[in-house]
Amino acid sequence: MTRSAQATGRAAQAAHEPAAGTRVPEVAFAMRGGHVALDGRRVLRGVDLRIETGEVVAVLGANGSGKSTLIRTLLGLVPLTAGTAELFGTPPARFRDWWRIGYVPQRLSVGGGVPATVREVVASGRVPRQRRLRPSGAADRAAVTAALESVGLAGRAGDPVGLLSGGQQQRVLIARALAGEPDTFVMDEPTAGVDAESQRHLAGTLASLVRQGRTVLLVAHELGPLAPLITRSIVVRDGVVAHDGPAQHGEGACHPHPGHEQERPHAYDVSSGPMSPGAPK
Ligand SMILES: Nc1ncnc2c1ncn2[C@@H]1O[C@H](COP(=O)(O)OP(=O)(O)OP(=O)(O)O)[C@@H](O)[C@H]1O
Repeated sequence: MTRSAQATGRAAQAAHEPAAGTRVPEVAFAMRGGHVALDGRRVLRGVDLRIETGEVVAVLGANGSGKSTLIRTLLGLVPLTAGTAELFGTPPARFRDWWRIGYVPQRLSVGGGVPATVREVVASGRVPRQRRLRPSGAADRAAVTAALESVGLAGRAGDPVGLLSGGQQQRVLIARALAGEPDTFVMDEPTAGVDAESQRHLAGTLASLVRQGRTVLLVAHELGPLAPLITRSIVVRDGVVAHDGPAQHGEGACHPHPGHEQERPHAYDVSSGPMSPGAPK
């Protein structure tokens, strides 16, 4: 190869290389031809999906369409009956970097009969970051405190979690995910049963995490104040991806995709985001 061809090649390569300090997106979640059957019922049917780091993706759809099953399968919590799935390029069964993922499950009873305090449940979010048998250190305690503050539950830290209301328990689960300081959040209806003020607070917390480049994959029926954060929406209908594309913001775009069936009235319109004068106080 001539020197000028080498120089041209280097210039072309440089044009494709990210500037210093720019993060190269990774594929956080991938599914190819994903099928899931539960109790003989076909719940997911041929799902193809690829979500890169830094995306903020909403999974939408009617009750029973397969949204929770989709994200649980991406996390390896539900086995595929056909097809493949990968977490950061690794099949979920072989994935080990669980500290990277903060999962907020749907309406879990966090009390579960275990007499744990709010702080203890939130502190369990640090476990994937801790080395075996290492006592929690100052960084762990600071992360737990910050997570409790960001969901407005610092004042309830010592209370048995079972004494909290459903919406407060949901906020405990969000705090548990935040405490692990993951780079990827997977949230199954994080705002279900959570009051409007706490929803706006969560939107603010997620907005700052998104600005830092964190990845968010969330299931939602009503996006409410989270809507302006969403960059892409995936609509699941009867186990198949019926729509996958950029989120639409603005007037009448409470659901990022207009094809999504609205089953309940929304708390307020997206066009009046959390900072707008139209948002409830
Ligand atoms: N463990 C299970 N065994 C059998 N069927 C299941 C199981 N989990 C879910 N299903 C069925 O799979 C379908 C999809 O359920 P999934 O929870 O994924 O829906 P969804 O879209 O998240 O619904 P929702 O909006 O109500 O939370 C439903 O018909 C449900 O009954």
